[in-house]
Formats: sequence, C-alpha cells, structure tokens
Amino acid sequence: CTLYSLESTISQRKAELAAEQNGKPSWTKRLLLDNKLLCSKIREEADELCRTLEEIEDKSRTALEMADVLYHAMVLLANKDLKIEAVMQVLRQRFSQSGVEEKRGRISQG
Ligand SMILES: N=c1c2ncn([C@@H]3O[C@H](COP(=O)(O)OP(=O)(O)OP(=O)(O)O)[C@@H](O)[C@H]3O)c2ncn1[C@@H]1O[C@H](COP(=O)(O)O)[C@@H](O)[C@H]1O
Repeated sequence: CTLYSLESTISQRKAELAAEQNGKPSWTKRLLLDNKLLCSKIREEADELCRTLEEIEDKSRTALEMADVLYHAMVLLANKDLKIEAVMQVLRQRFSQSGVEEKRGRISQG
C-alpha cells in the first residue's frame, strides 16, 4: 500500500546517504541528518493537524496535515531502523482490546 511505497522511498534515501551519493537535493535526507529538525517538524505537523479540528478547517486541510504527520513520522521510523510493519503489528494486537483496557494493563505493569 501507499505507506509501504513511502517507506521504500525513504529507505532508498537512507541508503544513498550511507553510500555518500550526493544525488539530488532531498528533504528526506535533510531530515535523516538532523534529528532536531525532524522532531521539530513532527511536533509542528501534529500541532497543525490539531488546529484543523480546533479551528474547524476544511476536511481536505486535515487530510493534508495528516499526510505531513505520517510522512515525517515515517522518516523517524527509518532513522530508528524500524519498519511500519512493526507499528501495524502493535495496532493489530490491540484490535481485540479496548483502549481503556490497554491503558489499565500498562498502568498496572508500573
Ligand atoms: N511525503 C512527503 C512530504 N510531505 C511533506 N514534505 C516536505 O516537508 C517539507 C516541510 O513541510 P511544511 O509543511 O513545513 O512546508 P513548508 O515548506 O515549511 O511550508 P509551511 O507549511 O510551513 O508554510 C516541505 O519541503 C515538503 O515538501 C515531504 N517531502 C517528501 N515526501 C515524500 O518523500 C519522497 C522523497 O522526497 P525527497 O526526499 O525530497 O526526494 C517524496 O517523493 C514524497 O513521496
């Protein structure tokens, strides 16, 4: 699906960086080289996503901001050498459980 294609593009950019192939300018590469920039972008995009709700912006605006959040978060995953599949697996495991139960489980584990 789309997220897997995006993941593959991001990992290509990461491989280019490792191979020191200074190809064309790439936003992904900039983010991979600068954790501070990446984290500030993720926080900024999450805030913009929330604002589309708070300020009753257009649905299309919400979709756009969610895409920005997803993309930037996917770059963080690549940085941590994690596949989106691992995230999907966590979500799938939660299918059978309510969020309230899941939280209770975490709290009792301390
Ligand atoms: N999905 C994205 C994607 N979403 C957002 N961005 C970039 O993220 C940057 C920051 O976004 P902002 O919303 O903050 O935009 P801004 O230019 O600061 O403007 P404001 O909204 O702040 O006014 C912009 O340069 C966007 O182009 C993305 N850059 C890349 N991708 C994907 O990654 C692939 C590889 O991109 P490169 O690494 O650049 O080759 C692309 O083909 C896309 O599939």
